[in-house]
Amino acid sequence: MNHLYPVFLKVHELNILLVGGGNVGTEKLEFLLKSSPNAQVTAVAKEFSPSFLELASKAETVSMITDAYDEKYLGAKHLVIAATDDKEVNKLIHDQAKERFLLVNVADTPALCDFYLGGIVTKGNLKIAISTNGKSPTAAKRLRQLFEEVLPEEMDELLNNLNAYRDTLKGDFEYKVKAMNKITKGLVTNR
Ligand SMILES: C[C@@]1(CC(=O)O)C2=NC(=C\c3[nH]c(c(CCC(=O)O)c3CC(=O)O)Cc3[nH]c(c(CC(=O)O)c3CCC(=O)O)/C=C3\N/C(=C\2)[C@@H](CCC(=O)O)[C@]3(C)CC(=O)O)/[C@H]1CCC(=O)O
Ligand SMILES: NC(=O)c1ccc[n+]([C@@H]2O[C@H](COP(=O)([O-])OP(=O)(O)OC[C@H]3O[C@@H](n4cnc5c(N)ncnc54)[C@H](O)[C@@H]3O)[C@@H](O)[C@H]2O)c1
Repeated sequence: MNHLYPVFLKVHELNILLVGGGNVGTEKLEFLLKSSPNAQVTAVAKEFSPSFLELASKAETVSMITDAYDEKYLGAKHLVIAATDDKEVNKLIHDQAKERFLLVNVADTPALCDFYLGGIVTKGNLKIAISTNGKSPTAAKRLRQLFEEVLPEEMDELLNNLNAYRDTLKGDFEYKVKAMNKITKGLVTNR
């Protein structure tokens, strides 16, 4: 069964704790920033890799603390990502985050994740998130690449035009729904 419910988070307004600054920490930060360049991230690691340092130092909203994980770093955070190479530390981060009712992702243990990071396609205002329910991150990556290629660059223009048309509609809710359904019909029929 697939029970996941996707949401689109304003991570520039949420505080994220990322523990671990190695390969996986870098990958998680890279995709987070690619989609959300102003994501508010505090990264804590005993040691940061050169690629993590390079990526994080370019982002104004990412701060780095060179230290071993401690519960105090959970303070004032909304989301937590545990990406150390120490399973026991990752489990401790998970347990202490759950005590505080925080949402937590443990990168090496899907069973301990409250949420997964997905493959993400962005075309202007359009954003599509892809998950395989943790079964194959590589398939999520491939589907992301496929959608990036097939979705036209004009997608954003289309959305902006639809938004402008929507703003011109006078009438009740039912009238607006009908008008928007009519004008977008061609989007889903074969041409
Ligand atoms: C989508 C993406 C987003 C991102 O990272 O932001 C993402 N992983 C990506 C790539 C990727 N990750 C891995 C490979 C190597 C091949 C392989 O092992 O399959 C590749 C491919 C590559 O790098 O080419 C290894 C891996 N990943 C996880 C484990 C642990 C495990 O499964 O037990 C292991 C084994 C570690 C080991 O064996 O040591 C776990 C998770 N990875 C997830 C997300 C979550 C599930 C998403 C879903 O529902 O589909 C989840 C559950 C948790 C989480 O991390 O949130 C990003 C692609 C971004 C893009 O390109 O667009
Ligand atoms: N989810 C995914 O996409 C994915 C992909 C590949 C690997 N993994 C798994 O993720 C884990 C991490 O792998 P990696 O390649 O990033 O390792 P790595 O050795 O490159 O990095 C580990 C990081 O954790 C930090 N660290 C270790 N103990 C710490 C502590 N107590 N407090 C703070 N920081 C601490 C280190 O300083 C380092 O920055 C492994 O278990 C690996 O199997 C997950």
